[in-house]
Amino acid sequence: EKEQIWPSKTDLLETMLFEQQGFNSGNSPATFIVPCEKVTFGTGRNGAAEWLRTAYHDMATADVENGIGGIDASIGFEVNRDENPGIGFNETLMNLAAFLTPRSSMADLIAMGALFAANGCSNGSVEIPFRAGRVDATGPGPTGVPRPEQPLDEHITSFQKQGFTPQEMIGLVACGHTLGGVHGVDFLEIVDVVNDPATDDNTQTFDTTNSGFTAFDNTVAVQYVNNVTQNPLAFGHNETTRSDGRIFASDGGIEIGRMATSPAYFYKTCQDLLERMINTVPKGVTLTEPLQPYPVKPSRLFATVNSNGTMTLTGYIRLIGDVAANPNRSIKLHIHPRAGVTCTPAKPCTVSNNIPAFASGHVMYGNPPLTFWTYPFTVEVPLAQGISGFDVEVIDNINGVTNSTLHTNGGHGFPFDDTLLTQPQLSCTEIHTEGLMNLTVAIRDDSYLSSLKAIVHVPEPLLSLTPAVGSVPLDFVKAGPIAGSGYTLYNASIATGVIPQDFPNNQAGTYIRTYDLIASNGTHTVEREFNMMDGLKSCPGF
Ligand code: HEM
Repeated sequence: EKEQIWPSKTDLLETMLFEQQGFNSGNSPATFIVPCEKVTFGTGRNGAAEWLRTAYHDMATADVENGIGGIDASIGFEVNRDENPGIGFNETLMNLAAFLTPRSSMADLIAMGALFAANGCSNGSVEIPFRAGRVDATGPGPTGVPRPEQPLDEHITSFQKQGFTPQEMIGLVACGHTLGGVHGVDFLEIVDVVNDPATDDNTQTFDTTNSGFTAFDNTVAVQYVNNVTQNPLAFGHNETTRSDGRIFASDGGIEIGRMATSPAYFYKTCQDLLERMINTVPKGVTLTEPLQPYPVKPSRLFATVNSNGTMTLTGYIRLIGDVAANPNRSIKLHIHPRAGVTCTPAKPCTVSNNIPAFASGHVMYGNPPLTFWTYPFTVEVPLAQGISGFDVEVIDNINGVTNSTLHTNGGHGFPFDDTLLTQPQLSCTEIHTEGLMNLTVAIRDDSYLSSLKAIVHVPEPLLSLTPAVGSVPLDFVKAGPIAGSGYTLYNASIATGVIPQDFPNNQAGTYIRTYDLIASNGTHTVEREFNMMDGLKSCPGF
């Protein structure tokens, strides 16, 4: 198998997909709904169900033959259509907007949200590979989401347009309607409203298993087949809106019977059909290969330039590990000096001390689920040596026998460029009072770069519930040299607001802000793209 080379433009999505719980999970939307229903959305509301339904309604208007529509976040422009009733779409999009960046489109987030819902509510039984690269629409798409009052032949035609056969329609509907239910407040004609609609959605669930690890299971099929179903779209008092009933019976009950008989068949069918659902994209959009977890992944890398002739490289190395910390495992960093410097036995290049594990994160995704251990490091490097990258040595000491593996990222080391360096101790960030970000960046003098600017990316409003990724330019001012270091500091400051667009309901209360650094002179430009706020100090509160 080809070694996955770090870094890649999908690294943030990789983090979101795999680092779902525990250390570093703050950057993953999984924190909302994994394990199933982690965040309470209100009586009669189910976050995982809302996220899955949002993905389906985004895709349901696709015309695959003509390459139109699919998962493209056009749902953000369509929430007021009467084929999209309920606040589930608004809620989903507001949750996900907190994770929108130039490298995580809303369409990719919607797709990943559906994956989390199926995976996190099935205890990992539904494991959909995740491909990245969906592109957000800039306006509404066609109409055509199936409605419960439509006759069967219209549903068959509609699913065929979406790329699914009549048999697959049965499967996909059962896979969707294993979570959540029909909300009386939105479908008065289907479910009676008996409790106060201000505090209760009066939801009639599709089956009796609706929370925890068995929410996404074949009970919806079992109960339908056994005629004990509470599914309002199968046996509701309103015969016109019994679309599930007509669909499940459309082949004489064969497919829904198979799903009821075999949990394994149910999971496999849902895995395949939901994968096709989230990978339905408009013509011209190409998805990546499925994301794989890096065996070794650096993050939050900073080099702080000191005034004593050294720089301090800090960061984290993530390894795949056992559930329990392995006290016999440590790592060492082997620093590659910047080109031009040779390391000799008399003047060796820097190797860190042994670094022990620090914190774990884990995943519901994957069977068995993955766990990670993270190793935070601090290494002093002489400025004369500089840094162009590093190798990671993993050392296991078992019963006195040392076993060591050197990870070289495909032979070239994990790259680190010490030309443009954000100084974490001189920079700060906050997104809770006014969205302040102060950046201090050191530029290496022998790069002869004389000006620095940043492009700061924050979500910005569109005529949609899906924001666009904004690009705010920011110029730096030269602050002066760090004595004797060969580096000069530049400063800039920006306030990007607390929650862009004043999302009334952004339940994350936060957003991910990234910035690109662009330094130049008359003849050349050096860029350091997609820097995150993680690892910067927080700005003093007010
Ligand atoms: C003929 C096709 C379909 C029809 C007519 C239909 C209709 C409905 C209706 C009327 C509701 C209640 C919504 C509410 O009260 O907010 C609902 C809920 C839901 N649907 Fe469908 N649906 C169809 C297919 C699908 C498919 C293919 C999926 C996903 C694969 C899906 C996923 C869901 C989910 C997860 C919910 C629960 C939402 C919640 O509890 O908040 N549906 N559907």
